[in-house]
Amino acid sequence: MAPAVLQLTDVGWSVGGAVILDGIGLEAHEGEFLAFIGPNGAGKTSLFNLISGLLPVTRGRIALDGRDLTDLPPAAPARRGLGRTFQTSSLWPALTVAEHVRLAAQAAQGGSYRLWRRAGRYSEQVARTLERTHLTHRADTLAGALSHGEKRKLELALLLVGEPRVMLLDEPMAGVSADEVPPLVELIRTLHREEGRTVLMVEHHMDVLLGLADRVAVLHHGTLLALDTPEAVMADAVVQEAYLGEAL
Ligand SMILES: Nc1ncnc2c1ncn2[C@@H]1O[C@H](COP(=O)(O)OP(=O)(O)OP(=O)(O)O)[C@@H](O)[C@H]1O
Repeated sequence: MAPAVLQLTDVGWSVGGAVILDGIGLEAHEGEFLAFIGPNGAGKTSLFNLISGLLPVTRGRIALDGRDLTDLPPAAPARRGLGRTFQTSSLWPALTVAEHVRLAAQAAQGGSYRLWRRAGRYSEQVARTLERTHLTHRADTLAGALSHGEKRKLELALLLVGEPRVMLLDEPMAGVSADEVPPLVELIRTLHREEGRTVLMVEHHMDVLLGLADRVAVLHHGTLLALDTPEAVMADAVVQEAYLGEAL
């Protein structure tokens, strides 16, 4: 089996006396696609916040490539190739698609955020990134005028500029219309299978994960209820009960 990129050992997170996550233990392996599902409020985004170093664990240990995150500065996960997207869109409506990617390229190379300076220096990288995310025809479109699916692609483009080894995608299909889901799934599949990236993805719909995820972790009330293949998770009676008969 491929080596573990991420190791979570008895991870817990409490805030204001409330235990949000408790006793989470799992490993993600190099090149694996690990999905996270669970009812609203189960703790999926909180877990991503811990893994990406945005919040410190209040119990247990998270190791990236064998190094404990608590021993590393907050920016260390990103420097070690871990990148994430967020559940809600964080684009600037009045900037074009190409301008977004150029700013991300500047930031990835440690440059300052200046749209008007030395734009040409990044043009090849911008063009390549737009091509990879099928956004070339939208390069000069303002982000505010994009469809939800295109906004999600742009968010992936901004992530890809940093060439992350491990990608944490928090509900990349949220708000996307049904006809835009298949191309987005295909793009994520390419980033995983063809480019060999390790992917951790929060997703509410199991049908999206079939044929995409290697394993699915089910969170419920802040605990890990199940961790198995998508097919086994769908057939798990305990998981079905956690969803109270809702379609997975
Ligand atoms: N900073 C915080 N302070 C207090 N409670 C919080 C904080 N962050 C998250 N929570 C609570 O932790 C629980 C888990 O939230 P989280 O957003 O991680 O769940 P989720 O599984 O991602 O939900 P959803 O599917 O709705 O996005 C919720 O009850 C939420 O209200």
